[in-house]
Amino acid sequence: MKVGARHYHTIWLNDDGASVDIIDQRWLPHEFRVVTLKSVDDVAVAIRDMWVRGAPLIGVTAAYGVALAMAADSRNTSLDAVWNTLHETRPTAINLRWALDTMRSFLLELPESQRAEAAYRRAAAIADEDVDLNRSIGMNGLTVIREIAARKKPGEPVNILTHCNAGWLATVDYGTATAPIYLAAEEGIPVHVYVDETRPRNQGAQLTAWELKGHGIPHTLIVDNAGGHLMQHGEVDMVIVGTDRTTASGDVCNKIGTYLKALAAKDNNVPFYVALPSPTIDWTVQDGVREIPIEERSGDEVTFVQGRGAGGEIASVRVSPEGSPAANPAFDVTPARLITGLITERGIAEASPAGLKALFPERR
Ligand SMILES: CSC[C@H]1O[C@H](OP(=O)(O)O)[C@H](O)[C@@H]1O
Repeated sequence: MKVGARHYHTIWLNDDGASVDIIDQRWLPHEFRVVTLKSVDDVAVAIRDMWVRGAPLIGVTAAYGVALAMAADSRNTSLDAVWNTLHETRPTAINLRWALDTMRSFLLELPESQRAEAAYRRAAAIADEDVDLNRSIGMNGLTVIREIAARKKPGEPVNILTHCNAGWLATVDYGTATAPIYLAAEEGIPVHVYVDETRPRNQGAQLTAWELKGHGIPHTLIVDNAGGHLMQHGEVDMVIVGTDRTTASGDVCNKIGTYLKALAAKDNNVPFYVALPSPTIDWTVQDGVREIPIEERSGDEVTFVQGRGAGGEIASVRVSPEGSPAANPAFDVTPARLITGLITERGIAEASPAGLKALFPERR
């Protein structure tokens, strides 16, 4: 998407046909930095330390990690080693395992001599597919925004609340939750987005606000705990979020705090939508609360906050007493009963086994 006058994806293969460039999202919104990944270890650090983040982008980055591994050593042992190395970087987003499994099963069918080139081709195809999936999600989500806009007074914006960053920075392009927003704006539908800051990593404040500002989308940054209040006062027409793993029964695992937004939405009859590409569906899991592994990240992400100082330097400052322990579960699970609809590339599904199988009959 647009960064100034230039169009970017979040990840791309360099002209050397081997190394991969990414936008290092740790420094946004203050600095736009591009870094080059040249090895599996580079990819592992980039995923684990959230240089790149967001379920679809994690999957694409891992796919290129497999290609880097094959370029160095295309034996089966190398394929298994890169699978293990990257799989353990972050446990919750299913796209990581999906991409690793997809790459490994594809490459095992090939002779070692063909694997490196084929791996780069397949990783690029997964990246391109992500863009297409997100564009389709945008078109399907746009129908919901159009329906709400039709009930508003002329010129009145559709007020949308989103949590964390499920924008183009969480994918290769377009985003999932933001795709319908970008398409609505392109169609001239007035929209306004309430952006949850999304503690502790502040993906909303640092990434979603930066994205929306870059595209001229009206938005208001709010603290995570303000969403329920705004819904009580009729300020929110719909909620749309992303997901890191959605179960076959329609439960949604997403950034910590999503569940609380869904409870507030239910209590105030605000439609609560989840946007997702089908690789984010884990068809092997039914009960999200009991079965989805929730990443526990460092307490330092809670006790320190990063920002830009008066002198322009980017720094982290402590916000709690020395020695006060912090818990940092990075995700929670929203039960299907709280979800109005799952916006996929094939259409909008009811959050239920039947709803998902209706859109994905091959999964019956
Ligand atoms: C389109 S998936 C975006 C999803 O990923 C984020 O998690 P993280 O930033 O920790 O990778 C968050 O849960 C978003 O909703």
